[in-house]
Amino acid sequence: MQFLHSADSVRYQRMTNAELRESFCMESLFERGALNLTYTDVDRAVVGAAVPTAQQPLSLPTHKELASAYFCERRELGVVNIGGAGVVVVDGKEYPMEKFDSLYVARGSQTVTFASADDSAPAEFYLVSYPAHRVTETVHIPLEKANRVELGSIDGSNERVICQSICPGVVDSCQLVMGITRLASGSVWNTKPPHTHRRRTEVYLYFDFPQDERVFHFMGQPHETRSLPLAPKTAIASPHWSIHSGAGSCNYSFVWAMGGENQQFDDMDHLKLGDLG
Ligand SMILES: O=C[C@H](O)[C@@H](O)CC(=O)C(=O)O
Ligand SMILES: [Zn+2]
Repeated sequence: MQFLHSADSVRYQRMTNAELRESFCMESLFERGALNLTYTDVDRAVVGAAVPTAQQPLSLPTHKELASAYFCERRELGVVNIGGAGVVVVDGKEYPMEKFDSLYVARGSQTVTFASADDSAPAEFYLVSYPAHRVTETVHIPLEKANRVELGSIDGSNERVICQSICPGVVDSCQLVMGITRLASGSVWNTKPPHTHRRRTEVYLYFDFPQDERVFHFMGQPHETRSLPLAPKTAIASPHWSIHSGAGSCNYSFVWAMGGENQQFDDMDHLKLGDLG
């Protein structure tokens, strides 16, 4: 397991882009045949990815720093498949996972394994976990069962669909709120205008765009923003003081995940673009 020590709201202002990247980004999560985890200091989110080959399923391990007999002993886990078809097995129960399907794995689940159906298009499971205070139920959420929110317009270059797959009303989770936002062809802006929410921290994973394109992710306090050009399959952590918004060189998708004080998706402190510095 890797550890991400993010910089504070003063120190980030004096950092180079390479230092910002090292402090906020997770760039090598997706590795064929491997399960990689990063323990962050944003609300103790553990962020990871599992890319099993068709021959070799991968199991979710625990770690000394979790101080638990198994990973989900006191944690909940959200899984979104951004690759080919696969299966997640939780305590012996199989959940087939198409691309864009989500799985909520409840606290108390003892074994979690990830498998791919086809080696030529392996499943790519993106993982976000938070500490969980109570035992709930494991739930599979196909994309069509997610809350669908259409936002933005082609004129604003931000036409997009937000699919809230792990959120109140869909899944009874503890802290985790998670989903997928997909931009329409010709739209490049997410979270426009940007916002903060001191109550929750958030992690974005950008994907579904060509290797040589980039999403310019905007971070920092509203009066002192920075941008980082991100390659596909890069995750970036947003502390509570940071905006989290982006403009791509083409359209793309991203998985967002939040943990913290509440689970109200709409509880945001909205900013105007003119307020940004
Ligand atoms: O707090 C919520 C998150 O920042 C995202 O869900 C926003 C988003 O997907 C978008 O507007 O494009
Ligand atoms: Zn947000």
